[in-house]
Formats: sequence, C-alpha cells, structure tokens
Amino acid sequence: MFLVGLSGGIASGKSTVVAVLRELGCAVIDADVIARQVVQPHSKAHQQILQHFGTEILLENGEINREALGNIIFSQPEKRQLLNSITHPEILKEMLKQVLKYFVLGYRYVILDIPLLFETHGLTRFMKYTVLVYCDPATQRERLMKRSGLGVAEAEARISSQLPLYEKLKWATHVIDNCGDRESTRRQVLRLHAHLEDSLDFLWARLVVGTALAGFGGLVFLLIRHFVS
Ligand SMILES: CC(C)(COP(=O)(O)OP(=O)(O)OC[C@H]1O[C@@H](n2cnc3c(N)ncnc32)[C@H](O)[C@@H]1O)[C@@H](O)C(=O)NCCC(=O)NCCS
Ligand SMILES: Nc1ncnc2c1ncn2[C@@H]1O[C@H](COP(=O)(O)OP(=O)(O)OP(=O)(O)O)[C@@H](O)[C@H]1O
Repeated sequence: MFLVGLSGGIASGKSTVVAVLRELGCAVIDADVIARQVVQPHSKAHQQILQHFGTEILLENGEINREALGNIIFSQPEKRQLLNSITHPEILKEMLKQVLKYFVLGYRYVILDIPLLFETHGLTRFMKYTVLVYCDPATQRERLMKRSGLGVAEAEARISSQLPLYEKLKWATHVIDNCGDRESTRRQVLRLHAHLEDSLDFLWARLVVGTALAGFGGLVFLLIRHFVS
C-alpha cells in the first residue's frame, strides 16, 4: 500500500479535485473534516482550546465558533501556532487510524488531503507522491472571497498564513493546474488517476519479478549443491 499526499492553498481547489477522485472510487482522507471532528465538545483538543482562547470562542451550544477562532488565528501567527500545536497531533492520530482502516479494507493506495502538507515538517517523506492543486494568486484570492464572503484584506491574511503556492510547486511530484475551468481540471485528475493505477501495476510487476527471481536463484543454488556434493 502507498500514500499520496494532496495539498494546495486555501481555496485552490483541493475539494474540487477530491470530489473527482472519490467519484473514481479512490479512498480519500480529508484533514479539514478530521480537524472538525477532533475539536468536538468534551474532546482533549476542545478543552485545550478553551483553556488558551477563552469562552469567547464558543457558540451557545458549546461548539467552537469557527469564524471567531479563524479571525484570531489568521491575523495572529503566534495564536495560529498555538492552535496548530493543539490540533495537529490529534489530526495525525486520527488520520493514521483511517489509513489503517483502508489498509484492512484492502485499498492499495490512500489519498491524504492535507492543506498544510508542505508546511508540516517531515510529513511528505511518508508519501510516495505529492500532488499540488495549484492556481494563480489572483484566481485563488477571487475564489476565496467569492466562497467565503471575505474582504480583500482578510482573504490576503488567510492566503499568506500558508506557504505561497509557487513555493509548493518546487516540492510536489505532480501538479493539477486549477486556474482554468472545471473540465480542464477534471481531465488532469483522470490522468493522475490513471498514473496511480499504473504505478500499482508497476508495484505488482516488481513483486512478481522479484519473487520469480528469488525462486530461480533458490533453484540454481539447490542444483549446484546437488551436483557439487
Ligand atoms: C481556524 C479554523 C477554526 C477555521 O475554520 P473554518 O471552518 O473557517 O475553515 P476550514 O477548517 O474549513 O479550513 C479552510 C482552510 O483554511 C486553511 N487553514 C485551516 N487551518 C489553518 C492553519 N492553522 N494554518 C493555515 N491555514 C489553515 C486550510 O487551507 C483549510 O483548507 C479551522 O480551520 C481550524 O481549526 N484550523 C486548525 C486546524 C488545522 O490546521 N486545519 C488544517 C488541516 S491540517
Ligand atoms: N476550476 C474552477 N473554476 C471555477 N471555480 C472553481 C474551480 N475550482 C474550484 N472552484 C471554486 O473555488 C472555491 C474553492 O474550491 P475548493 O473548495 O475546491 O478549494 P479548497 O482548496 O478545497 O478550499 P479550502 O482548502 O479552503 O477548503 C469553491 O467555491 C469552488 O466551487
């Protein structure tokens, strides 16, 4: 089994790409979804967030007020680091559990949608491939503002809380260019999917050839031993 890390920037189109991969039957783990689960009331992370950020970031029902917390962490880097240090270990633990679940279910590769994949030290080394969902800064900002109703300054603050996408281009093994229309993105995702499936065949081929060579070597060894003794 191998892991594929999928990343991008805020509103660069990760969910759009993931929707196509899921449609094709891929196993995908979404870090943003897990990030919501691990801060549910009574969880360890919920308690820690409350302790450090105070009751003003709670809704009446006790859940985290995501808008309020977002406003804090996207404008104050040290608070962002604090929130990351609370949530990231819990998110990673849950991701690992889900990887194991897919392994037991017999999936041969799992795609991990992790917005901060390239920002999180050492994470890419567990990935056979890393896929960057790219779009240019102007398109990214425009889509983010349209989706979230944020103003220019707030959108810029969120974008600059992450490594610029052009930096991430250097680290990715595969790039999906999502600057164009959805159809163009879909075509690129189909190509990526074909590549992942091919690379599985390649793994199987290596396993079969390796086993055959080992068997042949063993046979030669037995024959030599038989004739020499
Ligand atoms: C700040 C929070 C409450 C805002 O919630 P909200 O519902 O508005 O946004 P959502 O969770 O859908 O995230 C949207 C996007 O914001 C970006 N983002 C989220 N958290 C961070 C962060 N700590 N640093 C930089 N970018 C981030 C990602 O690109 C993400 O895809 C929430 O994002 C959060 O709890 N973040 C900390 C956990 C985290 O790092 N999540 C990212 C996945 S590892
Ligand atoms: N090729 C495209 N053409 C037009 N709009 C797009 C395209 N791709 C994505 N969008 C829109 O841009 C916004 C961001 O896309 P999406 O939610 O897929 O990004 P994301 O990277 O998952 O965002 P986040 O990490 O912030 O949740 C959405 O409103 C989506 O509908």
